Amino acid sequence: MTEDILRVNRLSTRFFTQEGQVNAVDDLDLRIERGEVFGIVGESGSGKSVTARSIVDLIESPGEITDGTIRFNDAELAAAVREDHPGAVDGDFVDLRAVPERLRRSLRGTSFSMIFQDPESSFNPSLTVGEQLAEAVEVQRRASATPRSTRARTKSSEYSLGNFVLSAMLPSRRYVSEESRERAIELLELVGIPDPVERADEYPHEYSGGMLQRAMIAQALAGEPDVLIADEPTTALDVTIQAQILDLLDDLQRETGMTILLITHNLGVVARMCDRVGVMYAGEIVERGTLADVFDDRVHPYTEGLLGSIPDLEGVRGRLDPIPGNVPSLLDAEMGDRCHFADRCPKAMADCLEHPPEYPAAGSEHHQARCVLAEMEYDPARALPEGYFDETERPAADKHAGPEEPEEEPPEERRHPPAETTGGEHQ
Ligand SMILES: Nc1ncnc2c1ncn2[C@@H]1O[C@H](COP(=O)(O)OP(=O)(O)OP(=O)(O)O)[C@@H](O)[C@H]1O
Ligand code: NI
Repeated sequence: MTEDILRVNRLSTRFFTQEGQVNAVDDLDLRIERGEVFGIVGESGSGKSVTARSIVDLIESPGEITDGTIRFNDAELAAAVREDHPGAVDGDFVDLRAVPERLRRSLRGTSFSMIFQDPESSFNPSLTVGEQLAEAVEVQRRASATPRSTRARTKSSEYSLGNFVLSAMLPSRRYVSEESRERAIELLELVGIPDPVERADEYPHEYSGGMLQRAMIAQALAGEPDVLIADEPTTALDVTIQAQILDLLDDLQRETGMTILLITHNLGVVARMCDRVGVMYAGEIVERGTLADVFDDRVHPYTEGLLGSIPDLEGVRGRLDPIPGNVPSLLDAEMGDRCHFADRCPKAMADCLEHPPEYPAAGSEHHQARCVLAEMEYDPARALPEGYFDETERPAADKHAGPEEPEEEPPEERRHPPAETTGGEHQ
């Protein structure tokens, strides 16, 4: 029997920038079951990281969660906050947006942990890896020893997500206790670091990229989190190491039963790791379902396009064939009320000029697609005229889009030069 551990409803996260309002995440629903690996996949700039950061309350100015609920299933937490914040509690679910920030942040490390693409940012260069892991263990231990209601007053939140404040907060170079040192070594062993006793005394710069990635995973596991959010955890690594880290996450998930939200732009990684997947485009989930739904019964031409660009995880090819066209602008003023993919879509029809809802799709009960093709066959007679969006909208020039290159041959469809689809920067 499965139950939901996390329910995100109608989440909107905006950035209020000089250029205008950026709709990075728009009206997004997400339901994650306890113990599953849920993937979010999409091109650079589609809103994957902002979704993840919204869940763990890591959106900073000029960003803001403007709408929605983020409900976390935790009976103990629900019992602890019911009295003071009755409106935040629904059964065993607590709406994290409706409780005080301090309480929300106290869940970091124990309820949620996050790992990132670049492990360097999670470690203080002037402390040994072992000391930092021990510190994380110690903080989580103190947090767990404190009842939920007062947990918010501990400092757990300041450690558990890696780099945050860690550097500023560790004046001592010594282990807090022998116990936490032993646990740190155990954690290093758990994530497959050879000679953990010796490696514990080394500094982050003495670790290779893959080893430091393992150490970051160890740090994230120090508080035995219920949900691990992994944001492109292997993107910066070479393919062999990538495969090893994915195996490690897979093993850890099996052993601990933790839930993983895995963010990637690589459908090969999704195929290898996930139970269910949401395909993101322009701040929305445009198709979702089980792996079979999305790989075999896909409806959305964007999913199709991503599938056409799967890099071979193990292989030499390892290159994405970008989907033709520009990465969409997420500026509110430029988004328009249509299917956001229509200007790149080989099957765009007149029907796509209205913003589609999520339709149930042909696969499992989990399968949904935000595309009219879930409801109707493609009808060439309804196709939009060539160049339709060139005339009616100015091109969605975006920081993510590469420089414009001249087209070599006349396009068969409305096609723009390829946009960069990999290697986007994380903030
Ligand atoms: N600090 C910020 N200020 C302004 N806009 C931002 C900021 N952070 C993110 N955005 C906007 O939110 C959009 C979504 O960004 P996000 O980082 O979630 O993309 P992503 O899908 O994770 O891409 P990538 O694969 O490159 O990591 C971006 O296109 C960007 O326009
Ligand atoms: Ni990202």
